[in-house]
Amino acid sequence: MTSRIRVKGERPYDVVVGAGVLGELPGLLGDDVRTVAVVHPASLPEISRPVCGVLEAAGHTVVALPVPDGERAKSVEVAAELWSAFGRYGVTRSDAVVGVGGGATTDLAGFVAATWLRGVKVVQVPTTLLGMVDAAVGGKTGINTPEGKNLVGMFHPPAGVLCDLATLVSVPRDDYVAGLAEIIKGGFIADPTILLLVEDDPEGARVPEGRHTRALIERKIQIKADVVGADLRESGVREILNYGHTLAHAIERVESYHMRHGEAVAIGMVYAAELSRLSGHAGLGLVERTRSILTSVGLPTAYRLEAWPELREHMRVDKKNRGASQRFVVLDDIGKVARLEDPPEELLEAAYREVAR
Ligand SMILES: NC(=O)c1ccc[n+]([C@@H]2O[C@H](COP(=O)([O-])OP(=O)(O)OC[C@H]3O[C@@H](n4cnc5c(N)ncnc54)[C@H](O)[C@@H]3O)[C@@H](O)[C@H]2O)c1
Ligand SMILES: O=C(O)C(=O)C[C@@H](O)[C@H](O)[C@H](O)COP(=O)(O)O
Ligand SMILES: [Zn+2]
Repeated sequence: MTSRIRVKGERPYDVVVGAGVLGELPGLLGDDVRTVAVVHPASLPEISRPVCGVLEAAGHTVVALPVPDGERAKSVEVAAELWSAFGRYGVTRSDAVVGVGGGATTDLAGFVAATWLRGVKVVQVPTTLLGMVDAAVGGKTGINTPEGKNLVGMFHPPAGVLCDLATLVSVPRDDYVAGLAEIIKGGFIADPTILLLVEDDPEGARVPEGRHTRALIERKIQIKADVVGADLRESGVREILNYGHTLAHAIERVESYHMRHGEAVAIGMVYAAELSRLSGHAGLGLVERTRSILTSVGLPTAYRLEAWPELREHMRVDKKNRGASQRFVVLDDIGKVARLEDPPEELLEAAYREVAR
């Protein structure tokens, strides 16, 4: 069965979900495109080759552009290599980029598409759980800099997103489970049914063939589609998708991006829940449920106590900040998102002590 989730906005597009749906790719690209630059991790030839094959069979001139694996691709150096390649191969405004891989690859592919010739079409083909339910949908593209995570980027919505569930079978277990963090985030901010489905079968949630896998994926994509369809540029409601990310990005920076994004988000959500509780927004129940659901699927919930001063410095560089004002996404309850502005330092530290215990 193939499903289509519509993302509204200035240029609406579909997220196509199904097993063995690669044949839908030419349709998502449209008729006007001649050359297609396929950006993919060098380590995944068995996944990028069929993508290139489908495009060639549809009559496109295909340029396969391998990039480093995972987060190492999200650098200005790799972006510059791709811009050079686009120049060499003559990628024009009527051509397109296809990003194939995990969220790191689709973030990079989206970014180079957004910046090349001031914006060419991109279609995303996410091949990890996290890429499907979060990174490839919504048009946030970007790279990391020494100062922090995703600090350089553009809002550049794709022309389509193709989630071939068949690709999930080869995703390493820890990477798959990391994607669950973003699904669980969706449960806390907007759709409590997600939490019930994970709690009903935590073991099943950890594998692509789980009883509720398809529902979890589609529900999370639907949340993302609804939110970014209403607020592409994060001037309001989109901030809810950043729940847990203030600490998460700081941890990733401290770990020099060697910790998986989803794992950092899991710890970040415990911090956000503790911040919600200690600031009087939410009750103890939120914190307990956060810890228990994350633990049940094997995600981390704690980080080193002594890292706090360094983490605190990195948290100051966050896109939600406005001038000297530091802003956090917290919960009043499950599905009820609130903002916390300039909380006292003692509160921020007290919440962290709970995470470090
Ligand atoms: N733009 C957004 O809105 C958004 C949202 C969430 C996360 N992100 C970003 O996404 C990134 C994390 O994405 P991720 O968790 O997919 O990590 P990732 O892209 O690093 O992929 C994880 C690993 O899985 C491998 N892989 C990918 N597909 C595979 C497959 N089908 N079979 C076997 N191996 C496969 C990759 O090569 C990599 O080694 C972070 O950079 C994060 O900042 C962006
Ligand atoms: O789509 C969004 O908006 C999100 O915040 C989703 C996050 O899961 C994602 O990690 C995003 O890349 C973080 O964005 P950033 O603006 O904080 O870098
Ligand atoms: Zn995220």
